[in-house]
This record gives sequence, C-alpha cells and structure tokens, in this order.
Amino acid sequence: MLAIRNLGKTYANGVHALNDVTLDIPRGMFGLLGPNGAGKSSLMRTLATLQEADSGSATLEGANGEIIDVLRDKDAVRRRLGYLPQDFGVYPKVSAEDMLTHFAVLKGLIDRKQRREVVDGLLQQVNLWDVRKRKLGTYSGGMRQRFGVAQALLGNPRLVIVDEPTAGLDPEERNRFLNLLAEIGENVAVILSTHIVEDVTDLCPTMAIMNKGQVLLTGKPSDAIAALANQVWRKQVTKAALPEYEARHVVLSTRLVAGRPVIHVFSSEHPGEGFEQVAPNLEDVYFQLLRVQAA
Ligand SMILES: Nc1ncnc2c1ncn2[C@@H]1O[C@H](COP(=O)(O)OP(=O)(O)OP(=O)(O)O)[C@@H](O)[C@H]1O
Repeated sequence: MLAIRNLGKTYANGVHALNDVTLDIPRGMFGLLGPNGAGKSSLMRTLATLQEADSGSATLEGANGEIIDVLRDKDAVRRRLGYLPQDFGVYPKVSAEDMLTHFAVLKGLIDRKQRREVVDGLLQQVNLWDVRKRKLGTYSGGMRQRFGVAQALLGNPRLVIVDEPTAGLDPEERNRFLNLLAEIGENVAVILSTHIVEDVTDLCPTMAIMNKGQVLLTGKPSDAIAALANQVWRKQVTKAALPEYEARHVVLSTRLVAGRPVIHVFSSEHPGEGFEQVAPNLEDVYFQLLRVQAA
C-alpha cells in the first residue's frame, strides 16, 4: 500500500538521518523498531509530509487504486493520512468532545449532523465516550493517546502513522491502546514507530528494524526469529564475571533476575558449561542486528 524507495535525508548539521531507506508497507500493523536516534521520526515526518527528503520516492495506493506521490502531492496525502506525532499538545481547558469537533471542522467536515455522527462514533471507538465532557488537561497519558488516535482517524485515513505512542503508559493502558491500534489495522495501513520490542512482537505481522538511518531488516517477526533458531543461549552469571563473558562471547542482552545477571549469547555452537539453549525472541533478533551493524 505504501512503497518507499531509497529515501535519503541529511540534516544541516551533517547527520544522515535516512540512508537509502526502502520499505514496502502493506495493510495492517507495521512495526518500525529502532533505538533512539535511529531515524524513525525523520521517516514518519517525511511520510506525513512535514519535512522534505533529499532523495528517493514514496508512493501511496489510494482507495480506488490510484497511486499518490507522497513527496510531491502533499495535499492528496494529507487527505488520506492520520498522524499521531510523538509529542502533541492539547488545549488543557477544552473538553475532548469540543476539541475533536474543532479538529473535524479543520479536516473539512462542515456538515453539522455528519460531523456530530463522526465525532460521536470516534469517541466511542476509542472508549472516551463517558469522559468526553472532561477537560483534556485532566486526562491520563493513556486517555490522551486514545484522544490522539481519535483525531488521527478523522476523515477515514488510508494510512495511519503513530510515533512512539506507548512510551510512558502503564501496562493496562498500553494493552488497551495496542488493542485499539490492532482494530484499526484491520482496515488500513498503520505504521507503529517504537523502541519497545514487545509492542512489535505482540501486534505487528510485518516490521522493519532501523538503526543509524538504515533499514537492517524487514519482514515478518516470526521469520526473523526463526532465523536465530538454535543459536541463542542463556546463562546466569555473576556481576564480576560479566566483563569476561562480554569479551569472549557475543552477548546480546543482559537482564537482572533477582539481582543476578542473566545473559543471552549468540553462538552457532554450544558456548560452554552452564549455558542452556533458549527459543529466540524478537529482542534477540534486534540486539543481534545492532551488534552486527556496530561490528
Ligand atoms: N531537525 C533536525 N536537525 C538536525 N538533526 C536532527 C533533526 N531531527 C533529528 N535529527 C537527528 O537525526 C537522527 C535521527 O533522529 P530521529 O528523531 O529521526 O530518530 P528516532 O529514531 O525517531 O529517535 P527518537 O526515538 O529519539 O525520536 C538523530 O541523530 C537526531 O539527533
């Protein structure tokens, strides 16, 4: 539905934020995973027509099969786009209902009855109906994000972009928010940019991993995980011994379990005494790719 080809962007300070980025994004949830500074927001902002790329192209397939040039035909993209930026401001003293109605007017919904129906429907869809009269300034982080989704869905977008939406949400709100995105993803393409690996594992049938402006991998999470089969090993070690393990093995991750480090090591052979083989997960894939790139 969205084809991105060889996108490049260098900022005035010389940072290569996007380096030959090529991606095919189908309908459904697409996870864009990468650490801070990977270039995710730069890519999202470019696709949302908020900044220019230096090179490359991006095309979006419209509802009737027409092909829209994302980098040139910005008005056409904006009519089909819903965007939830990483940081968005709300007027704290305005109710969700009034604010969404205002956004609906800006989006071109001028017929009062139709607008009412759309706004009511969206407030119900994102589960804010009961609190629609409350001022946005009194909303929790999760409620605010769900309000953000409601405004992104105004105008029936073909493409919805959400940039790091679950940061700072508690587990219950995060689940609720991700379920909402999954429902939306049944009909349109949703790009979920995040540095939280579980968000992608739990939700996205396709994904890409980015770092330093480059796409390191794209495809199904299950395929990427399968490629690491029989090569991930776990061992509980002491803190003192950790540097030695890091020097001798490809340590993908270290996690404290009851105060003691548990390491995941990447190796095609048995790495030695005390190691047990574990089923790889997306976090292993992610760290392995970052290690390979760093090397
Ligand atoms: N307007 C800008 N001018 C100069 N450099 C920028 C600008 N915006 C981003 N960068 C730099 O470009 C690189 C990519 O940043 P970007 O915000 O796209 O990454 P990200 O993956 O979204 O990370 P984060 O999760 O921190 O937002 C970083 O090194 C960042 O410092």
